[in-house]
Amino acid sequence: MENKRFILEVRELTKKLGSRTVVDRLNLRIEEGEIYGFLGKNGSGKTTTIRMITGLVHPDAGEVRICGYDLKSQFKAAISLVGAIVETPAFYAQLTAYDNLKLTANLLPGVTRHRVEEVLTIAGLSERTRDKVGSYSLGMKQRLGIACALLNRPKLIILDEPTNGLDPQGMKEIKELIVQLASEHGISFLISSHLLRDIEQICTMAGIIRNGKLIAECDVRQLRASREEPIAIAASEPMHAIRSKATTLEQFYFDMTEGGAGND
Ligand SMILES: Nc1ncnc2c1ncn2[C@@H]1O[C@H](COP(=O)(O)OP(=O)(O)OP(=O)(O)O)[C@@H](O)[C@H]1O
Repeated sequence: MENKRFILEVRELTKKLGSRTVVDRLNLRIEEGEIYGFLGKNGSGKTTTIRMITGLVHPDAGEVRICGYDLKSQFKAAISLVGAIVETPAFYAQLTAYDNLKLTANLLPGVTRHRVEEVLTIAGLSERTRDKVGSYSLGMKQRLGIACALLNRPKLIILDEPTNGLDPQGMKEIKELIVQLASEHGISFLISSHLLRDIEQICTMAGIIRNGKLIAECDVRQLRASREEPIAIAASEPMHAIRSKATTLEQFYFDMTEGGAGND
């Protein structure tokens, strides 16, 4: 098994929809415990990329490896290491949080009752496990979604707009949970979001996709650590590596998407 040190490795991933190349030879790597912000305008190809990484859409070309397992030829091994939440997770409102997760756990080999209790505790829901999900706030439902994704001990969790529609307290709790899971449990995250300030607070890296291509990456730790220094960019082909004078992720994003970088 090669490339074991990367939790996610995407190589030259390509998808055409109709006559349009929606994802265009996209390369992406995520290390253990990394929180990767996946940024881009509406229609830039984020969701299509995520759908390919989660096995919902077949790529036309390229490959996806999860902990070294090839998603195409070793699908079961690869996908068992991924937990994904795309939009608001769906649960039965009339059932308790515990019963909802137990239903999912029954479908997963080797996931015990104890693990159900454990993930509810990790998600900060231990006081409310016997309450009906219908009584949960949106923030609690999002955390329950993450608890559900944790059931089979994934190495990678993919979240599509996880803080969308949450109030400030709900946002804070989700962000804290993501950071805790990455630092204490070594789980890597790929997070698609338009909320650049939230991404800047929690991510270790951010990548910008434009017209289906990854046009730039930003080391967000470095950005946070030194507001004075221009941040380093590891740009992918065909763009040459450049340096930005941006001191915030928002500024960097606009430099890359509105400025010269990556323009066709
Ligand atoms: N089934 C389809 N047939 C043709 N084009 C499609 C299809 N699905 C999506 N597209 C187009 O592919 C492009 C990329 O869509 P995608 O949903 O991946 O973008 P996105 O970056 O996730 O956008 P958003 O931020 O709005 O969710 C868009 O221009 C979209 O209109």
